[in-house]
Amino acid sequence: MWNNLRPLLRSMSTQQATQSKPGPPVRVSFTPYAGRGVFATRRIAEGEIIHTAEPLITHPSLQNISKVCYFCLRHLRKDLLRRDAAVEMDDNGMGINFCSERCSVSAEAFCAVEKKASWKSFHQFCSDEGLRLPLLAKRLMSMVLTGTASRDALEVLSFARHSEEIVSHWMHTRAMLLDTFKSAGVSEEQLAFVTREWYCGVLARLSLNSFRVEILTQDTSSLLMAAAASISGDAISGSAVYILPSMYNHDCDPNTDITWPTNATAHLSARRDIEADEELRITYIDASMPHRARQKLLKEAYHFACNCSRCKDGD
Ligand SMILES: C[S@@+](CC[C@H](N)C(=O)[O-])C[C@H]1O[C@@H](n2cnc3c(N)ncnc32)[C@H](O)[C@@H]1O
Repeated sequence: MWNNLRPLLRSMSTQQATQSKPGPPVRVSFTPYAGRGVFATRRIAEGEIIHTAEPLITHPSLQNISKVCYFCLRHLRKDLLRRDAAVEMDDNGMGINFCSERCSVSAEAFCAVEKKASWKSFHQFCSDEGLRLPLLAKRLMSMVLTGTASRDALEVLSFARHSEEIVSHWMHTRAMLLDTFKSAGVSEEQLAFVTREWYCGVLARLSLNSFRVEILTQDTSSLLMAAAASISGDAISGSAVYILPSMYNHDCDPNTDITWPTNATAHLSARRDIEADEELRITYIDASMPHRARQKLLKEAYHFACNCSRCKDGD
């Protein structure tokens, strides 16, 4: 596990060396109770942005697929859409729009593969079943096929074992993905990396570590509008996976917030003053829920019994 963390730690120290600017005031270390965690390396003041994080993989929500940037998930203002851009979903179940030339260029390689396939049935199935993880797996497959990600890109992330029932459901989406890529001309040989074990490992990691990216737009920035958008799903731009943010453990009274002010770039900020060596924790769920509901959700979705002080106090 620690060997797998080396590239992350190396990339943090390389950034530090090349930018001659201090890196983020955090370190990843083992905790006594919850595997690895993220710790402050100095005092951090309330409101301070601790660090930002770029996603490794993103995918727009199917509900908003034509309304957000296909790469960075930024909400597109109608008047900023390129005139030739498809505003609605096309016959292939896609609605590819970009917010900038930069995003269009960054997505060029994997988009070339995705555009060759018809995603209608796969997207319909995910939409009917309310699935978002297979969409991220689809994107990772496109990235591996085009050399923009390595097949073991997610291996550093933790995972839990799932029931046979869940695994067989996952296998159904694997079969659909393989068929869809093959219909786009991708050969069996190119798809050989998508073994049952690989796909299970990817979905198991995505289920613990992917984030729903909720970007508040100008239209939804007031509290009431934000609440309404959150309930209707309008605020969900898509899903994304990160490395460093995936090392943060959960707390029902977190000291750190994760937010997405403009696009899929995550901002980690201090909710209150944090002391050096204190563990930084975010909340994985709506922490305003009652104690038993929180415990149930954390057990079912994240496979752990929360040991935070609120839960210990039965609050
Ligand atoms: C996103 S990962 C967090 C990083 C993880 N500790 C690691 O070593 O990679 C989520 C997993 O961390 C553990 N975890 C996170 N918060 C916890 C908590 N409050 N109590 C117990 N375990 C926790 C659980 O095993 C959970 O499934």
